[in-house]
Parts: sequence; structure tokens; C-alpha cells
Amino acid sequence: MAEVQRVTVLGAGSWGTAFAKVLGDAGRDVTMWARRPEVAAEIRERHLNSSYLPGIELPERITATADPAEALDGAQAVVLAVPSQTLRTNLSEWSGLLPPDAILVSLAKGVELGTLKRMSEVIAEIARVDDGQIVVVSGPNLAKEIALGQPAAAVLACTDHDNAKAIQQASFNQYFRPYTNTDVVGCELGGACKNVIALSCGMAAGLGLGTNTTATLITRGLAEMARLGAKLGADPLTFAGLAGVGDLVATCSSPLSRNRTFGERLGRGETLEQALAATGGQVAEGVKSCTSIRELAMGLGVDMPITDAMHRVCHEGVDPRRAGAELLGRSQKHEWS
Ligand SMILES: NC(=O)C1=CN([C@@H]2O[C@H](COP(=O)(O)OP(=O)(O)OC[C@H]3O[C@@H](n4cnc5c(N)ncnc54)[C@H](OP(=O)(O)O)[C@@H]3O)[C@@H](O)[C@H]2O)C=CC1
Ligand SMILES: O=C(CO)COP(=O)(O)O
Repeated sequence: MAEVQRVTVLGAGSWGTAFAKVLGDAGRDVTMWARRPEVAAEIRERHLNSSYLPGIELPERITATADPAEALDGAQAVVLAVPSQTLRTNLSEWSGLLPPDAILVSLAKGVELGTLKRMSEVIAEIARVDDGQIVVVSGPNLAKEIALGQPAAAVLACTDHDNAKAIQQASFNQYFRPYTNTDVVGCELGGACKNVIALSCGMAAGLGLGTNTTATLITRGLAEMARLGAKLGADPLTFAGLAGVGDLVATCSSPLSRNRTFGERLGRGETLEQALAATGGQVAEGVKSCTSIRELAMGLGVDMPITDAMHRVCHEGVDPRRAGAELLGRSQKHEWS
């Protein structure tokens, strides 16, 4: 297994920057690409990214540029840290610049609208690489906490275990503990679906509901994501791990979660447009993924009632209270049916 020393991170938002810090603190040489030249300059010259992680000092070994060709030169691993719904367009612009043997690392948690593809499927299609060259990062990883050096674990999923191990070696440090996994489908679905469940938990909080409701949504959310995973060949154990329960607990309970915060705003009576305006340009993936995941599930005949409810609240103007009442009023069933 070749050691990965030079890593490029494409995307300088919250998680891209925090993950670059993880890599830098693990002793890797990191070059970031930022869409805005002023963000690249601030990272390069002041070791700060005040747009996304104010007050966090970045390691000196991280540099940055707004030129993708310069960023990708000599990279042994390339971390893709842009929103799910723009990944296809972003990657299409970069695909000719990717070093052919570089391991591609996906941070995005979503399912593409229209194609209903997982992020690793989009990457394989656009970069024309085998799935064994793509490592998916998932788990309870709220960017700000990681950037502050608070301990957390993650899963690195890849069908090629050596490539997962290479990224594990490159990212392991005193506060970040990555585990490997070969269940790419389960890890990606866990990461995408939990954003939608976090929306529902936020919504419940916005409606003034308490811990029992949150725990019910987390547990039944886990049941519906595991049903989808089973249909798509995921390992059921994955949903009991960091990319399932782990990420659900973190995202559904933390005020740092953009998805949970977004849901809370809707629960308090804000419109979709008002909630979108309040995100400050940061992505709440569940708002779009509720639609793609719902469509994916419907095509496979999988029942995902919470996801369906979130789609109807976000995109069909259904009142959150009514969506909640309808969820409770569905026909009675066995817990595991
Ligand atoms: N934040 C977190 O805690 C975690 C996030 N994730 C996942 O990682 C992925 C990236 O998230 P995160 O870094 O937080 O996202 P942010 O919204 O914080 O940042 C997005 C980054 O992508 C850039 N970008 C490039 N092209 C586009 C485009 N066409 N539209 C919008 N943005 C673009 C943005 O540039 P610009 O600044 O110029 O807008 C910005 O640098 C998401 O899928 C998210 O779910 C996963 C785990 C944790
Ligand atoms: O994926 C995350 C934590 O693991 C981040 O969640 P948010 O995008 O909701 O902030």
C-alpha cells in the first residue's frame, strides 16, 4: 500500500476545510481549492477560513489556490468537498486535471436529483474510474467540532480495502479516528438519509416537541433507511455503526447541524424561502435529498414515511403539524414489518 502524502481538497466550505485540517494535523501536505480567490488567499496567507470556520487556526502546511490545475498538480488523493447537487458539474470541470492514479475521496452526503445516483456513482461516471478508486467518508462529523479538535470517529468505505487503508493512514490523528468498511452503499445511504431525518427532528423541535418525539424519529428514521439499504444490497450492520446510528444521533441532536436547524425554522413557521435565506449559503443537503431519496424508495417499493413527509413539507407546502399528524395516523403495523 503506497503512502499518501500529498492531498488536494476541492472545496473550502465547512467540512472541506475541517477535513483539510484533519489531514494537515495527520502530517499530510494539503492543497485546497476554493471557488472564491479571497477565500484561497485567506487560507494561504493567514491560515484562516473566516467564512466557514471563524476563529479556527489551520495548520501552516495547508496551502490554497483558486486554480484547480494548480491545486491538483501531483495529488495522490483528491478529496471532493462540494455539495451533492453540484458535484457532477464541479467534477466535470476538473476531470481532465485529475492525476490518473489518485484516490478520490468523497465527503458529500446526498443522492443526486434526477439520476438518483449516490455520490460515488456520480464520481465513477464522471471521472471514469473503477469504484475501488473511490473512498467514501461518513459518520458523526460535525465540521466545527472536528475543527476544534474534539474527538470523533468516521468510516472510510471503499470496495478496495487497501485504498480505504491508505486514506485511514493519511487522516488518522490524535482526535480523528477513522475505521475502514467495504460497504459503500450502506455508508453512503446512511449519510444521505440521516440529513432528511435531521430535518424532521429539527421540525419537531421547532414545533415545541420533546425528547420522546426526537428519539422516535431517530429510531424510525433508522428503520426506514435500513429498509432502503437492504433493498440496495447494503450490509444491515452498517446502519448500527458510525454511518448509521452514529451520524443520526449527532446530526439529529446538535444545534450545529445545518439540516436540523433548517427543519427547526420550518417547524417555527418559516417558509422554505425564508429558511433557505437564513442558511448563509451553506448547504442543508436533506432539503433536496428528501426528494431524490423518496423517488429512489418509491421506485423500489420501499416505504419511507418520514422522508415522504419531509418532501411534502419542503416541496408541496404541507404544514409541518399536518405532516406529523398524518405520520401518526398511518395504519397500525408490527415494529419490524
Ligand atoms: N459541514 C459538515 O459538518 C459536514 C458536511 N458533510 C457533507 O460535505 C459536503 C460539503 O459540505 P460543506 O463543506 O459543509 O458545505 P458548505 O456549504 O460549507 O461549502 C460548500 C463548498 O463548496 C463550494 N462550491 C463549489 N461549487 C459550488 C456550487 N456550484 N454551489 C455551491 N457551492 C459550491 C463552496 O464555495 P463558496 O464558498 O464559494 O460558496 C464551498 O467551498 C455536503 O455534502 C455535506 O453534507 C459531511 C459531513 C460533515
Ligand atoms: O453530516 C454532518 C455531520 O456528520 C453535518 O450535518 P449538517 O450538514 O446537517 O450540518
